[in-house]
Amino acid sequence: MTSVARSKAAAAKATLAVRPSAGFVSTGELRAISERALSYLQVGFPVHFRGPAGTGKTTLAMHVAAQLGRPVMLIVGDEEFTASDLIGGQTGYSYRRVVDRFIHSVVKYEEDAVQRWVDNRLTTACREGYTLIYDEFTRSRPEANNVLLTVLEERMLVLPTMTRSESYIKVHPEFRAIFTSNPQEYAGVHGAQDALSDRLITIDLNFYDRETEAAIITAGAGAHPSTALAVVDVVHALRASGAYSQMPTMRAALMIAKVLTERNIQPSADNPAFVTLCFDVLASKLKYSSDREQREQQRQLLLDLIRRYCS
Ligand SMILES: Nc1ncnc2c1ncn2[C@@H]1O[C@H](COP(=O)(O)OP(=O)(O)OP(=O)(O)O)[C@@H](O)[C@H]1O
Repeated sequence: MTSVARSKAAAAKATLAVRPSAGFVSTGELRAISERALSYLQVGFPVHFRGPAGTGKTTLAMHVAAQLGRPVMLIVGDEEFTASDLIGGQTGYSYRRVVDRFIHSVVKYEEDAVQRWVDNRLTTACREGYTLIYDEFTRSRPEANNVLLTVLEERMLVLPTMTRSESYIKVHPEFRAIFTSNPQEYAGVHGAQDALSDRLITIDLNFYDRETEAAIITAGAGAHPSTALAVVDVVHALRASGAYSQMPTMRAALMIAKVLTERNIQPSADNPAFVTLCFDVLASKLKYSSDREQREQQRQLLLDLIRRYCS
């Protein structure tokens, strides 16, 4: 197999198979956001979904990418990333040895070793015209992401010349990029450099409305719609109370609804199993206090919310 064929085979293995609306819940609010994002991508602009944890950014990115109909290349931001983690680098050598016996009594050997370059995900996506989803891209240090600037603007991927025959790749016309990130105040999140943010159309996401979240919980947990609504109401009320140090998100509601459904637990404030489950999932998100009385007050608040929405 030639090195180009090997590289294409590796590229195909690295892509994600995503299908439109495979389990994706779409309501009015979400449909409008998806359509806007898709239209910007089709014109050629990269889109950036930014919002708190658990607001559905990655799921939305996958859904929009699936509608573009191109293979998807996923990269997840990482503090340790350098540019080569995005574009590729040297991995080992390929050796060539020539034995010359032109004069039968003389054997002449020629050996040379050529460093072998292997494309990484960004290079493959640029070369093959894939849709890149760069999830949590601000968890990578800004300098690692600089390589994206010419990709998004001049549609050229500049490669380190000392390592390859070509010094840059012309980005495939069908290449598109979708970014997601948490707001900067999150731990481990860097501020995106202005030059990169300036190249993106950023759509800020927040938590969906009650009906959308309940529809997501119904689909994701296989829960009865009334169970999903009761659980979403408790999580929304805790979120509205502000009595948390870690924001309760859709994931908390999905956990509670999935356990209820799989273990056939009735979502009632009179059911100790249900109350215990809610405390196990939600109490750890409450503001920590060393004061015993304050902790008791917070537990009472959570119990009141459960009684208000699940009695
Ligand atoms: N529209 C949707 N349809 C179905 N499930 C969804 C939808 N949006 C979000 N979810 C579910 O909600 C959960 C959180 O979604 P997701 O992981 O996309 O959030 P996120 O904003 O990327 O979170 P984080 O910032 O923590 O990575 C996941 O379990 C996901 O399956």
